[in-house]
Amino acid sequence: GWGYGPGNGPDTWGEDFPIANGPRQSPINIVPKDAKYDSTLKPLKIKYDPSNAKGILNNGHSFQVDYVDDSDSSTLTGGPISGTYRLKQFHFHWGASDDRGSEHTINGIKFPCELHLVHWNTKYPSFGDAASQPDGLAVVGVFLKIGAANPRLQKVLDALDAINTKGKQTTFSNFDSKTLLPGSLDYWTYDGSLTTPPLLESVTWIVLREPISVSPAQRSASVFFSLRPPSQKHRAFKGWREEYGAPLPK
Ligand SMILES: O=C(Nc1cc(S(=O)(=O)[N+](=O)[O-])cc([N+](=O)[O-])c1O)Nc1c(F)c(F)c(F)c(F)c1F
Ligand SMILES: [Zn+2]
Repeated sequence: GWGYGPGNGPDTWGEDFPIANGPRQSPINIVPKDAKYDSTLKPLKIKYDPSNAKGILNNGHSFQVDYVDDSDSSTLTGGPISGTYRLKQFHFHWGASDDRGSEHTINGIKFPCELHLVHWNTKYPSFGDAASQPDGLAVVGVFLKIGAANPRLQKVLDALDAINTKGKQTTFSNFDSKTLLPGSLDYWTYDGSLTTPPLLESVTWIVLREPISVSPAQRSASVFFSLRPPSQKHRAFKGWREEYGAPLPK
């Protein structure tokens, strides 16, 4: 199957997933000074219910924390999207060293890690249905930089020992993923795709400008989930700033 090795990495994905060469593939390089201001963009509204956390799973290419998504108790609204999107899961993309790991880059700079919170549009009956629609998914991307230890992340990292092989999962309850978000919800947004197969072009990307921190020790705790960042595409994106909807500084 697909992966990040020499024989099955991002450059080979087009063989099994021809959409890899599609018009709105992610990730992209974000160049803040080129972000277009869009007055129709709104502040992000994020409401997560910690009791919706269900379990943590090693899916073979990362680990994901799954949420109960049978009601509107953990939702994303506002921002560039219309309607209500439900939190389905979050996962991380780590690199094998501090200079790589994130999928998106800012001015070509990679971060050691990127957190993705995956949401689906409730105008569709299920995640699976939404995932094949152009407005079906909304993924909030948060960069992680190496710095102070992040106590909110520790509960996730402590659970990894219990899921150290592909397919293993364990219960993971009462976790407020809102605590993983930075202080500012300023963001860039563009229409893109899943960054791993099946690479579906159904994602409204919402990439937060402010990173959160993770300590070197915390980062190494997860390096065994390290993934080689895939090759990048170059696409347009818009910027939005909290204060009075002003454009992000260039
Ligand atoms: O649920 C998914 N989660 C997911 C997405 C990404 S992502 O990087 O592509 N992303 O969008 O954030 C990375 C990881 N990960 O653990 O690394 C993930 O676990 N992927 C996914 C899927 F597996 C399907 F078979 C499918 F039909 C579909 F619609 C999907 F969206
Ligand atoms: Zn992802």
